[in-house]
Amino acid sequence: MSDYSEQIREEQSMVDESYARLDAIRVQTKARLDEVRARGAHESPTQRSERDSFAAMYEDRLIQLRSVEDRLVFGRLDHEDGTQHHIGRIGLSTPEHETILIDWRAQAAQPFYEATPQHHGDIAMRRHITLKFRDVVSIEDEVLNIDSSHVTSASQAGTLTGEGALLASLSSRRTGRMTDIVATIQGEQDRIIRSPLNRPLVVQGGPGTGKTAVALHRAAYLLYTHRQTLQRSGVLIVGPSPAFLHYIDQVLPSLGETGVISRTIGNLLPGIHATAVDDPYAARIKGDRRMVKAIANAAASRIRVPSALPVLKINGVRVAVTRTDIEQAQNDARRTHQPHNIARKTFIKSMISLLTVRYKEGLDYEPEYSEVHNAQETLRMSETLRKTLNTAWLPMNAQWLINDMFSKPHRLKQFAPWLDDNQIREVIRPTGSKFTISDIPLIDEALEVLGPDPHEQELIEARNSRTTSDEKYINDMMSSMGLSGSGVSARTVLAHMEDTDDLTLSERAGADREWTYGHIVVDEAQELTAMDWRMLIRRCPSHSFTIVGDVAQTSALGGTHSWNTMLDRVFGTDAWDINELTVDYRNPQEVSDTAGNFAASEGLYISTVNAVRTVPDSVERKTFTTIHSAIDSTINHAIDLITTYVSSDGSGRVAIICDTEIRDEIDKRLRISMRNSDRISDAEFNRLTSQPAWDAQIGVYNPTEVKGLEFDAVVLCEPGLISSNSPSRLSAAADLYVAMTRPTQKLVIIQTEEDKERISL
Ligand SMILES: Nc1ncnc2c1ncn2[C@@H]1O[C@H](COP(=O)(O)OP(=O)(O)OP(=O)(O)O)[C@@H](O)[C@H]1O
Repeated sequence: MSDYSEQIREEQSMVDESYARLDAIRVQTKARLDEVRARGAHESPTQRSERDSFAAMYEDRLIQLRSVEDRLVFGRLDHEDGTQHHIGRIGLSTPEHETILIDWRAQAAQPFYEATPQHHGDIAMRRHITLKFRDVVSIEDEVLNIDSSHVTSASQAGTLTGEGALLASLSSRRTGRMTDIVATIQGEQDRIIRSPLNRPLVVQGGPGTGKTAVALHRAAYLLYTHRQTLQRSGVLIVGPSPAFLHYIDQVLPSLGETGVISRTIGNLLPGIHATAVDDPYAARIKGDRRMVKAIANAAASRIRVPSALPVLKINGVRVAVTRTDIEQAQNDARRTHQPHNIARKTFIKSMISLLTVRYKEGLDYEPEYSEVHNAQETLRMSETLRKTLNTAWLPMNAQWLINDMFSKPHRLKQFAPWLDDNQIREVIRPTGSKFTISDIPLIDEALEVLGPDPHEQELIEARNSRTTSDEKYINDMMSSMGLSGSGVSARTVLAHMEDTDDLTLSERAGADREWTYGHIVVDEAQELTAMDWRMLIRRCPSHSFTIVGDVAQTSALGGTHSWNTMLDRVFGTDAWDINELTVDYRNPQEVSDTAGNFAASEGLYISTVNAVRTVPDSVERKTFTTIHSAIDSTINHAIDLITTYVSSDGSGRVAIICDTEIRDEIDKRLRISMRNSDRISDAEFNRLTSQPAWDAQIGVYNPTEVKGLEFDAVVLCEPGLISSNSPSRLSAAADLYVAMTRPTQKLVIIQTEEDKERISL
């Protein structure tokens, strides 16, 4: 076998060639961008529009080329016939079109992740290459066909299993940002990443099995493989909290994919940003599918026959507004099957024509057209008629309807007769209260039922008619300049003038409630309620979904404990696929076992997981007689862990997880102890306590706040308190299961004797 350092040198020269090519393409792209930007301001609208699209294209490409700097090359495949291919973050070739590097998403790269000694096809060997900046620091070979003559080139150093790169990445300090796993994607993960686009795919797996990582790499894979489709419609990522979205937001850019839009349920509707959280019982009531009926009932209740019907005087003629006419006009409007506010226009039109008939009946002659027209105008201007018609068919906006529904107990009872008095009390609130996250899908549902806000609609119509006349002006102007037929539309010119074409796809998608995405990734999907799902389905009628979650981690009362129960209703029976991940990459075996045993003893349905690492003494338990001493110990442990794991270079994360009831007190006492500790310098104290919450290297959290996140070390304080303050034993167990499975290195569980009576971990 050839010498290890010789092989490092060989790989270094290949890596140098790749970076040299990357640099050359960057310089070339930058030069093209500068050239396009420098083109004169005297160009025709067509040329300007063309220039702008080229500039946008070069800008995107430059961003992509810059984002792949880190670990550009990470693998090599050796074929039986002696050919070799290097695998990297992007594909690169020489100016003569000879391949230098294969994009990890290309089909030719698939064996790098999926080939096994049993199924290796024509691959004899796989090599993992580790870089530090642009230098090769190690290589590791995995022989797939021991009989191949080419394996003599396998390096002797490193293991022959490819575990080295994986374990090094798993044991590294956490940075508060998820990193990509492109160099070490495992076979079972890769098969999910490369699944077809068009069927909903559920990825179920225990904590730390890489569900989030897989979902993000799948998004990158789909964007690469179906670029035409997805570039136009976009990809939406839905996560459980802004902190989680912040945690994952570097992954796709590091894979060269920008422009994916990420949202929580609370900010999925343009113009409303809900952060308030309902009580768990209220959230469950609001997430129930029957709220569809309640909203439909609430809207329908605003279509009625007013108790007092006026008699109008039109040009001296008495015109009575009758129940029969109102009912007929309402039926006309209902038959359109349009949303409430749009159907209302038919109702009004119908009423005006029925009242015109009544007016004519009051005359003893056949009126001229002008008189009829005049009578209709008078009807339209009548304040009395306007009030009557509003009572008969009330124009409403969605927020008003939801606010109204939850502020009047008797009305809610009428719309949702299945709710008992206690449940009504749970959700009732003063009128004008802030919207909660659970209100957002209800507002979305109401928007569907009602259609656009009538006031906004008027503004849009006014704007559209302005746009039409502006377009006509531009068309006239273009034809007088001889530019008709130049290929550029008046609308494009107008968009340039109004700067609206500067919006990126994700900005346009995010601002448009009716935008439909080409693919949606849903993370922590087990927490979503039936109403959340309705909102998401509207945004992706093609049902192209990647849904990742763990039904053992469900803490929302309205969430799902069975994918079948929830998703059969959403997509239809047999209309979605499920895949399971089984390897825990995050937790040491000891932590994984402790958490798994606890979850199973509490009756949670847990997926089987095998952890890839063991870390002796990674679980520690302490018991105290008083809560005061338990909190003291929590803080002392946290300080120990800070000194062990937290570095001043920003790496290393420690979390204390406890119930909200004691969080503030722990936080306050932690700060005091950190300031007084002689193991934390003043400078370090100031640095740690001035970090923004999202980037904090030490933090105190409740279990909900750490969903999907990970830390080097976790101190779980007084878990029984979390359990007794939880809405159900099952949701407490799920919360504690989440809390216990956050650390990559160390879990400390601190309880009082009393707490141990409540729950035993
Ligand atoms: N193939 C891999 N190579 C390297 N690291 C990996 C791999 N798969 C997963 N990881 C790492 O394991 C950790 C857990 O992954 P991830 O957060 O995606 O798990 P999860 O299943 O979503 O967990 P949870 O259900 O607890 O939210 C992350 O640090 C991730 O980068």
